[in-house]
Formats: sequence, structure tokens, C-alpha cells
Amino acid sequence: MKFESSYLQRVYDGLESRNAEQKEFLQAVAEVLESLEPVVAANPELERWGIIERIVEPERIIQFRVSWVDDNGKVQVNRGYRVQFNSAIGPYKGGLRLHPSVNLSVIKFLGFEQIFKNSLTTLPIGGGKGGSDFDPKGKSDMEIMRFCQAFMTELEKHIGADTDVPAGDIGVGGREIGFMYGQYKRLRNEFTGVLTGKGLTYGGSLARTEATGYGLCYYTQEALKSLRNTDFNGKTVAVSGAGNVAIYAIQKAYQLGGKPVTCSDSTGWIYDPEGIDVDLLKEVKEVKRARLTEYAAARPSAEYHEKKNGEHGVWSVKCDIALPCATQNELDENDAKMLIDNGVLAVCEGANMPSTPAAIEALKKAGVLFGPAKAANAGGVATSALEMSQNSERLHWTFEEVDEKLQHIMTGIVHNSLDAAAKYGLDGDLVAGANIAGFEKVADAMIAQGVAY
Ligand SMILES: NC(=O)C1=CN([C@@H]2O[C@H](COP(=O)(O)OP(=O)(O)OC[C@H]3O[C@@H](n4cnc5c(N)ncnc54)[C@H](O)[C@@H]3O)[C@@H](O)[C@H]2O)C=CC1
Ligand SMILES: O=C(O)CCC(=O)C(=O)O
Repeated sequence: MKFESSYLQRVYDGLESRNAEQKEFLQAVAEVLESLEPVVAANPELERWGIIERIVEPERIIQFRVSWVDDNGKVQVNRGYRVQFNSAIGPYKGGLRLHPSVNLSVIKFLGFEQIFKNSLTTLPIGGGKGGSDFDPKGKSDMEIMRFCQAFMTELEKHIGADTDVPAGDIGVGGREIGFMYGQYKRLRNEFTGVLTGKGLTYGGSLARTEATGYGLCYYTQEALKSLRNTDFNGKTVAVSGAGNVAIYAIQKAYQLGGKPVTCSDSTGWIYDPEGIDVDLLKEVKEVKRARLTEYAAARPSAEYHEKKNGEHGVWSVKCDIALPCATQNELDENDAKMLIDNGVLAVCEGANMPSTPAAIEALKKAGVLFGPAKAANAGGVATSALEMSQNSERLHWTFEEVDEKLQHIMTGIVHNSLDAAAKYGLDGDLVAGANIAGFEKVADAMIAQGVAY
């Protein structure tokens, strides 16, 4: 990775040599630092205060053993993580991921992205992320509960409503948050807003379930309006994933006049030319926790395709708007070329870092509107921060109040990103704008607080 600034080059080279095996983390850092070239050139005090070398190094990494008992009475062992990356603007905040692919590189990339995303929301939340290589697939409810309790038995020592507030991510939804919350309460004897994404009967916020997918569509709508003078109306939408983010992105895309025609899981994908049936998708994924073959079996208009390596999957379908909502690096350069050849207008990221650097370059070069994850999917964590506010005042807001605040935050992110990009002569660049706007607030707070971490 080559930088114009010798300061950025030195910091990145040092980071790379110390973390050579952490590919996802280095990828996330490289993308942010590239955007910061003009900021570093214009602000020499960043180097004097060591801001870049501090911001790429987590304040604290916690790694722990999670031992739990399966349904056969056999002890199983997993590895747990919490990376408390940056607390300059608020308590650490970010989700927990349960997936066999979880390792320190994945959690560090997610925690690093979270710093800038959380800053973009304009709310007082720092950056953190955690999880485990535990695989929830095929586990009974009781196994999930015993794992979550074991995980929280260690995590409890490091978190708190004013210290670090975890939430869901891949493999962690309402069921898992409930089990973890119950265990935290049992250990601490405290009823407090230590997790977000809680159930509505015990302190959760209305609209948190919908927030990431809805927020993604609000962001996309505003970016389309500002940069292309158009909107979702009458557009064909390709969505990947079939989890929390994908489901509610599909639902909101319909409400805004679009037609979502695809979704996917780790084993295959659906093309439904009549439009995805959201109620059926929710039944298959949220209630039955089944594979998409069940969707296809119940829906005559749907085509089911097995996932095959090297094929484009949902990105082979002709669409106007593409919303990757599954996982990191799921949209590569070949997929981007396919989308471009099919005339895509906009790609906005619901998942974290779903597009490879080469894909982003190809899309931007072809003039496709590109909305980066840390801006486009910030609606989830923003609404988590609204859940924290409601917990602090021990009140509940209506769905409409929360949704209105979410819309305001997402449209604000588009405009703050465009303003930050324009300040450095990068008009219309939503990637640079998001990185710069997110960074500037955190850097200011770090300088104001002296050499605290
Ligand atoms: N849940 C939230 O509030 C937020 C989630 N995100 C990101 O959105 C993405 C999806 O998360 P959720 O919908 O919450 O998770 P989820 O667990 O509800 O669903 C995950 C989806 O991704 C698919 N998936 C996971 N790993 C995959 C793989 N290796 N290959 C293909 N498909 C895979 C799953 O089949 C499923 O459809 C993740 O990147 C997550 O970090 C970002 C912001 C907030
Ligand atoms: O709601 C939260 O605190 C976390 C959401 C999250 O993990 C993310 O934004 O990637």
C-alpha cells in the first residue's frame, strides 16, 4: 500500500509488519488512511499528537476461553473476543458476532470501522466489537443459552452501561441478546442498559430490529436524490443476505417504491422476478431459522440457485440498485464489472466491508453511486444509541418517534459526508467524505483529551 504522506506510510508499514496476518483489519485501515491524505497534509498537529498511530491501535483487546456444555453433556470450548477500540467520544459501542469465521482480524476490522461509523451518527458512542468462533447453526435453543451465559460470564467483567455496550451482529439477534442480558443481570444484580437490541418487554427500543435495513434505504434514497436526482421509485433492487439487515432493507425498498428481486444465504440464492415475499422470507429465516430452499419450495415464482464458487450469485441479476447485506468481501471486482455491464446506478453497503477494494475502484471509475458501509449501515448503531437514551431516562418512545430520528440521522450522514468531501475538493465522493467526517470528530476529541490512551 503506497501513501503520498510519509507519516501515513510510516504508520501503515509499522501496523502491517506487526499484524501481517490480519488481512481484513489491514484492508479496513488502508481504505480509511487513503481518504485521510488531504486531512493529514492540511493538519500537521495530527502527527504531533500521534493521532493516526493511536487510532489504528485498540485501546484494549480482551480474548477469553468460553467453555459450555452441549446437549450430549460434552464440554465444548470456543474463543471469545471484545476489542475496545476507541472511547474518545463515548462508551465503546458495537455488536457481537457469532460465526465460525470469527478471529482477531475480523473483530479488529469491525471495531475499527465502528469508530468512524459511530462518530458519523453524531451520537456520543465510541467504537468496539466482539464475538466468538462459536457456530450457532444447528444448535438447540438450550445450547445457544448455555453458550451465551458462558460468554457473558467473562464479558460481564469488561462492560457496563457507561463503559461498553454490546449489541447484535451476524448470529446474534433477539434470542441471544436476551440470554446474555439475563446472565448479566444475574451476575451483577443490576437492571441496566448494558446491551442494545433487547426485547421490547425489558428495555428494547421500537424500530431497532428494522433500523439497519431501513436506515440503509433512507441513506440510499437521500444519496440518489442529492447526487442523481432520482429515487427508489420503479427501480429493481438486488439484495444479498437473508438476515436482519437484508430482510428490513427489502421491506423498506418496497415501501419506497422499489422492487427487490433477490436474497441469499451461505448455501444459495433466490431470484424472484415477481419480487421477494418479505413475510415468507421472515417466516423461513426469523421463525424457522431454515435454508432458502424452503422459501423456493413455498413460492412458485422463485428460482433457487446453489452457491458456487466463482459465480456472481445475486450480482448476476440485472438491477438498478445493489444492496450487499451479507458479509465482508462478498462483492468482488468481477461482480462489480457484472453490475456495471448490467447498468447499475447505485451500490450501497448494508453489510460491513462487503465490497473488495478492487470492486470499489471499478464502481467509482464507472460513475456508479457508491455508499460505503460505515455511512450506509450506521442506522443500526444509531438506533442502539437511541435505545441507550431511552434506557437512561427510563422511558419508551413510539415507533414513529424513533423512525423519524433515524431518517434524520441517515439523511444527515449523506450531507455531512458530502460537505466533508467538498472541503477537500473531493466533491461527490461518499467514501472519502464518510471517512473524513467520521475521523475529524474523533481526532478533535482525542486532541482535546490529551494523551489519554
Ligand atoms: N444487525 C445489525 O444491526 C447490523 C449488521 N451489520 C452487518 O450486516 C451484515 C449482516 O448482518 P445481520 O443481518 O445482522 O446478520 P444475520 O445473522 O441476521 O444474517 C447474516 C446474513 O449473512 C449471511 N452470511 C453470513 N456469513 C456468510 C458467508 N460467509 N457467506 C454468505 N452469506 C453469509 C447469512 O446467511 C445471513 O443471511 C454483517 O456484515 C453485519 O456486520 C451492520 C450494521 C448493523
Ligand atoms: O447496534 C450496535 O451497537 C452495533 C451494530 C453493529 O454491530 C454495526 O454497526 O456493525
